[in-house]
Amino acid sequence: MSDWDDLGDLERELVAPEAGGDEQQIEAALRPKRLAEFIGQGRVREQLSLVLESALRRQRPPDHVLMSGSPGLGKTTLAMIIAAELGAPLRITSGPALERAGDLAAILSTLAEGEVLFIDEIHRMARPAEEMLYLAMEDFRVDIVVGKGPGATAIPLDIATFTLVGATTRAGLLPAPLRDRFGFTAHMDFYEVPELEQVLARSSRLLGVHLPDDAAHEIARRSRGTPRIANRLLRRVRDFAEVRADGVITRDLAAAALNLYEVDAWGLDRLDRAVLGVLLRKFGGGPVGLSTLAVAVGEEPETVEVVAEPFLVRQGLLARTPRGRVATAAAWTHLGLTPPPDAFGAPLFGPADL
Ligand SMILES: Nc1ncnc2c1ncn2[C@@H]1O[C@H](COP(=O)(O)OP(=O)(O)OP(=O)(O)O)[C@@H](O)[C@H]1O
Repeated sequence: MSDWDDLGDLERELVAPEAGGDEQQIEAALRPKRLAEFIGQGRVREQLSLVLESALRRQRPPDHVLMSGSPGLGKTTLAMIIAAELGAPLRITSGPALERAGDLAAILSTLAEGEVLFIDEIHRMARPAEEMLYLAMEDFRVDIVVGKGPGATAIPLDIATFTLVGATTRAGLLPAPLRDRFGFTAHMDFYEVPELEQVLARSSRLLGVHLPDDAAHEIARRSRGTPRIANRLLRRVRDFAEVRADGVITRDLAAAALNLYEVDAWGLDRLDRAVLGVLLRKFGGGPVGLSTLAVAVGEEPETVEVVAEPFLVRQGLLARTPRGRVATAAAWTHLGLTPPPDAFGAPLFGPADL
């Protein structure tokens, strides 16, 4: 199937009156629907297509799938694609919604045979629900506890054979018994610039926007390796072009629009620069602990750790060391600051998740 086979449907979704300017609806309409349309993540795509193909041949649901990676890299999209490729229904929930075992039992006990259950942010599921999931994943059974205290009894209930697709931005937080029950783990990496150019070419076509190659390159290289950001920046560039240039997008116009939205030439946004700025200006380049850094930029530690840091590490601007977060020489250069003379005197330890 070619990338554009379902273009007609998508275009209809995009121009439908209810789509209007609603960003979330546009984002949903831009999602690739089949594996062949999914751009980048070559290894994950190939591994997954084998898992799905062999399940289809055996006419059995595939192994449970765990996807890990930064926000916006396509985990939800892939979960939807898994269900579509299997021709199976999809149920979507998230870790924080599964506070009690009963929340999960209600879902598990009503799954259809072969259904795909997607649990986003699976690392945030409450403990009792997690324990119920172990049994469901392995034996397709749940124990419903009736009564309280010493008189309580567990009634086993068989459930449909299903495939769990879990997504997490923090694979390290998953307890080993849960991690081990997934037959296939997909590590989603940041996208390369040429891959993001393809994402942008596809999205601009769907949005009916003419995007020259050099403008696509300018947006792609500033998209933090993330398709969701590439699509969002494309919409901002389109708005800018409509208001200031009769809708005509050029490379210079894209650059001007992105500067206006405070996305710099490396793709760093305001939070990224705040983290680096504080690290350099307030803490002399570190080392400094995550929570101190987070308080200094006025964000939750998890936001700094999950949203800003992975990209800063990937760009070689920040290192996670056993002593804390440390700015690299490139960070000083990027912000146009001069490091103190002893900044790189002490050896850096290898990157570590603290
Ligand atoms: N490989 C891809 N090819 C084309 N577009 C993509 C791809 N991956 C993601 N996208 C686009 O990026 C957007 C975000 O993807 P998605 O919601 O699947 O990310 P996510 O990893 O689940 O993020 P989060 O964890 O924040 O929910 C989607 O609207 C989709 O259009």
